[in-house]
Amino acid sequence: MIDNKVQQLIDKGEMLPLMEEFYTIQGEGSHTGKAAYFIRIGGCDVGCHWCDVKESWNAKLHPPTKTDLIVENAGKYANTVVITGGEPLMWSLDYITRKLQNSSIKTHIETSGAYPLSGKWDWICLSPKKTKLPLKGIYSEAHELKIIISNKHDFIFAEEQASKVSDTCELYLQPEWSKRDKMTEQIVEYVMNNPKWKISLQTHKYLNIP
Ligand SMILES: C[S@@+](CC[C@H](N)C(=O)[O-])C[C@H]1O[C@@H](n2cnc3c(N)ncnc32)[C@H](O)[C@@H]1O
Ligand SMILES: Nc1nc2[nH]cc(C(=O)O)c2c(=O)[nH]1
Ligand code: SF4
Ligand SMILES: [Mg+2]
Repeated sequence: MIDNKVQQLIDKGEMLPLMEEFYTIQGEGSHTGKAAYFIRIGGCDVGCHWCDVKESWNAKLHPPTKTDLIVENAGKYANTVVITGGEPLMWSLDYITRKLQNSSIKTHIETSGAYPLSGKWDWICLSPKKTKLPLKGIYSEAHELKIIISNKHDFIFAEEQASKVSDTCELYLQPEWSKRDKMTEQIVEYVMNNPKWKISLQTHKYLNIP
């Protein structure tokens, strides 16, 4: 059981259920190849059957951690932080992003958009899921739309989602990892026929880094 005082700090975003933090290379999307410090916050109820971090789902397994300590640590490593999860927007991210930006650290988020947008972001990667669609407000804010392709219908879903984002939002199709052989081939063909899209690969998995 989390006591009242800790719960109040979590509500204010001054503590967050931290699963892991690591310095690595952004493997996906627009910022692929850029060194960044990743902060993975526990908790997600979106339920993607192919999720590659199911261990993140149960927030209770991840200890409430002081946000100031997380920020202090991040600053030792990188000038870009990627906040991911789990679904990071289940938590209030105003406090952590203010602290990071005050330390001149760029704030990036990986999100399904299924919870209200909090925080101030230099980069929002929106990766919508059919099981729990993004809330309306985030589409106009996303800098990057990244759709995971695990079957043919996902291309139709990708176009539906692309019709909701801004004109300047970058569009990516990323193969679901366990289907990568089959789907990468189809994505390559799709992108050549529909060049507003780009392909995103999970390059960190090919590189064997976190
Ligand atoms: C683990 S999620 C955490 C952030 C947030 N819950 C989300 O889904 O955007 C981080 C990124 O990995 C992608 N992802 C998760 N499992 C994947 C898989 N098996 N293959 C390809 N991409 C995957 C997600 O779509 C998301 O873009
Ligand atoms: N290297 C690396 N890049 C990533 N980009 C998004 C990731 C995520 O899990 O959110 C991720 C990740 O887990 N590792
Ligand atoms: S929304 Fe993200 S963390 Fe949650 S199940 Fe889907 S891929 Fe995993
Ligand atoms: Mg990952």
